[in-house]
Order: sequence, then structure tokens, then C-alpha cells
Amino acid sequence: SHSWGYGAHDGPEKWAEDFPIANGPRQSPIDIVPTHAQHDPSLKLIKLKYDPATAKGILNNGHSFQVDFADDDDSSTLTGGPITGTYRLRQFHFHWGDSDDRGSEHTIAGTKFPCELHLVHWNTKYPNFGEAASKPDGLGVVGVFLKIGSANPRLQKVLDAFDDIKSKGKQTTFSNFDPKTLLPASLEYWTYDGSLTTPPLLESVTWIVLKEPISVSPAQMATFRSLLFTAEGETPCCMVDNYRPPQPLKGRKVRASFK
Ligand SMILES: Oc1ccc(S)c(O)c1
Ligand SMILES: [Zn+2]
Repeated sequence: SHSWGYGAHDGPEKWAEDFPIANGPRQSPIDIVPTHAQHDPSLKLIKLKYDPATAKGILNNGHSFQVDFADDDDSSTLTGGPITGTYRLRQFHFHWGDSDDRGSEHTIAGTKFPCELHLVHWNTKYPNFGEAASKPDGLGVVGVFLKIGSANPRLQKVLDAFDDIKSKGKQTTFSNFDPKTLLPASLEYWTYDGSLTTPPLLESVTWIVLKEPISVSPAQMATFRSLLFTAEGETPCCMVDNYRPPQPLKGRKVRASFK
């Protein structure tokens, strides 16, 4: 069965055995080199319209934790930016390290951040998330870097729900939350065509990586690291280093929305 993880025996270097697309032409994440990115003046502002009432629950899925949203109407959407049409918010989740020197998936000229947020949206030209995830223009993921600084009170609202989802498979309700509160002041971004960074590594993602990070405190990073990869009753293993390293660009162009 597809039991992938982030350890020595089931981690990113092994994923190609079960998911050969791991060596595909448009894999994510990548190292973003700002001096190599081309400013594209035709790129639009990204527009994120989120209704806090669409927040449904928070789940430990054994690889990360995710906050799930109701996506049966256009209440929470991504439009503009490099994409055409309307993409609905499905979930957001994070990737992070065991120490503050690593944890992000995208890097900026080799610089790693301690954590990275992914806001996952699917193209409503397709009937549902599952269908969209298999199409080259099916998903739009907004990536936000977290850097060590002052405690982030908006992020704390998410971390305060962790007591009920410590181990794999646990979930609890999570309502009335606006993911917009997790975004930095500037929505300037880099964009490129890529993939999910976790199996099945589907090459269906238009990536929109924000230039400006948001803050996270060392104590808040410790809270991320208190989650478990393992289920209740299993030998506990802390959920840390759940990030895939940068993948070959293979000729892709990275565009910048800014000069
Ligand atoms: O649906 C998704 C799952 C995982 C990841 S890393 C995504 O970017 C989308
Ligand atoms: Zn992700």
C-alpha cells in the first residue's frame, strides 16, 4: 500500500518507486532565484476572497495538519494573478523543520525558512477537487514563507486547536476562521508551473509563492513540532521535517509579479 513519509526508508528519495512522476518535468518545490525570475507586467494582482464561515475542520493526516473548507460554492476563492477563471479554496496546510534552519519547501536563492504555508485551491472548470487535481491547470496553490520573529496571534488561533489532533487520523471542528489573516501585507509573488509536493506529486499546480514572509515565534514553531506523525497507541514520532527538498527546474521559467 502507498505508505510514504519523510523518513530514511519512506522519504522523498524513495517516492519515485511508487510515484514515478517524482522524476517528472514539472515537479515542486523549486529553488526560486530572484535574479533569474523575469518580471511579467501582464501578471495581474492575485485576489483572495475568503468567507470565514467556510472553515470546517482541522485534521492530522499523518504528513501534516490541514484546515478543510466547504467548497460547494464560490464563497472562498482565488482569482486573478497568473490564473484564469475561479479556483475554490479546499484546504490549507504547512510544512516545517525540526529546527529553525530548515522546513520550507521552496527556497529563495538557497535560503530555507523554518516553515511554509500552502493554501490549496481547485479550478471550478472541473467538477470537483479530485478531478481538478489530475489536470495541468487544475490547482492553484499560494505558498507563504514563515520566518522567525514575534509571535503571530492570527496563526495562534490555528495552533490552539492542536490539543485535539496530536496524532495521525485525529480531527476536530474548526470554524469561523479567515485564512486571509495569515497573509502578509504584500501580495507580490513569483509564479511557475509545478506539482503537489507530496505523493501523488500530481503535476497540476500553478504555484503562486509570496515574496513577503509572515512571522512565527520559536515557541510557536515548538507547537508545530509537538504534533505526531504516528497514530494513538503507536510509538510516538514527532511531526518534523515534513518537507520535500527543491527539485530540478528542467527548463521552466519563473515569473515575478514585481520589478
Ligand atoms: O492538495 C494538495 C496536497 C498537498 C500539497 S503540498 C499541495 O500543494 C496540494
Ligand atoms: Zn504542501
